Amino acid sequence: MTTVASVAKLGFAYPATPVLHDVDMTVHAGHIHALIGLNGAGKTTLMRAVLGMLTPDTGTATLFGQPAATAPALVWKRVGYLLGTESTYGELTGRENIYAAARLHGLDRHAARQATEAAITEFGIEAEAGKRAARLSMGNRQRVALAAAFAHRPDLLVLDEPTIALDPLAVVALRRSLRDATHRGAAILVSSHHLDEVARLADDITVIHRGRITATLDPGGTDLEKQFFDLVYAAELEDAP
Ligand SMILES: Nc1ncnc2c1ncn2[C@@H]1O[C@H](COP(=O)(O)OP(=O)(O)OP(=O)(O)O)[C@@H](O)[C@H]1O
Repeated sequence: MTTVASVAKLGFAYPATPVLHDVDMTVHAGHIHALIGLNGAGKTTLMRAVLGMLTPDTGTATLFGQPAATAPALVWKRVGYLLGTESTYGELTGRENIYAAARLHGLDRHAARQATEAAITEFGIEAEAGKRAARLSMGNRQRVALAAAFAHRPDLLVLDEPTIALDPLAVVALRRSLRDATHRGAAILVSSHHLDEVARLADDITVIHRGRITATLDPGGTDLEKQFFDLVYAAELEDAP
């Protein structure tokens, strides 16, 4: 298995708020790696660490074999991500958002135009693509942001709760896009609260609780929800005074 992104012994605290403790995680090429945990467990923070957006206090984060915090442009061209809900420029149309993302990831004008139209079709946003992002519904803005993350066909996608505002049709389309991406060898790190979706899609599952990795679960295992809550309960008992 080829490692695309990894963190080792990673620790991180916001001022006065310790968040991540001794985290080890590896994301492999061709795999969908789901990160699950309760609200505030540290999923987004860990994804930001994977993307080199914050400097770990201890340990390391590595992207394509290079330290994430100092990775060169060549590495970033291979990465697409969606973090948080405000991932579009409101003044730009959907199409312009996707084109800008493709250009920023190194595609020339011609390739970026082609990639933009292909992503618009892939995410079914033909009717929305000409409108300013600020005027789109939350779900359609999210579809534009997803199209922008996928357009340059990255080798690593980091997606923080990508289905949060999507309707069931869009969820099905995203599922197909995720699978297509892994079939061409991309690695995907995705956080989700939808355990049934995770069980259906993920190749690897990491559970994070209060900033610690408590387990890796088998997606083929029975009743992911029960496994998850048993783990959380056990971790709570361990932490209890
Ligand atoms: N910018 C920040 N400054 C200070 N503390 C922060 C900041 N961002 C997050 N935190 C804290 O870090 C902890 C982990 O937050 P994080 O957003 O990583 O959790 P999460 O697992 O993604 O949660 P959710 O499922 O609710 O999105 C929380 O206690 C949160 O309050």
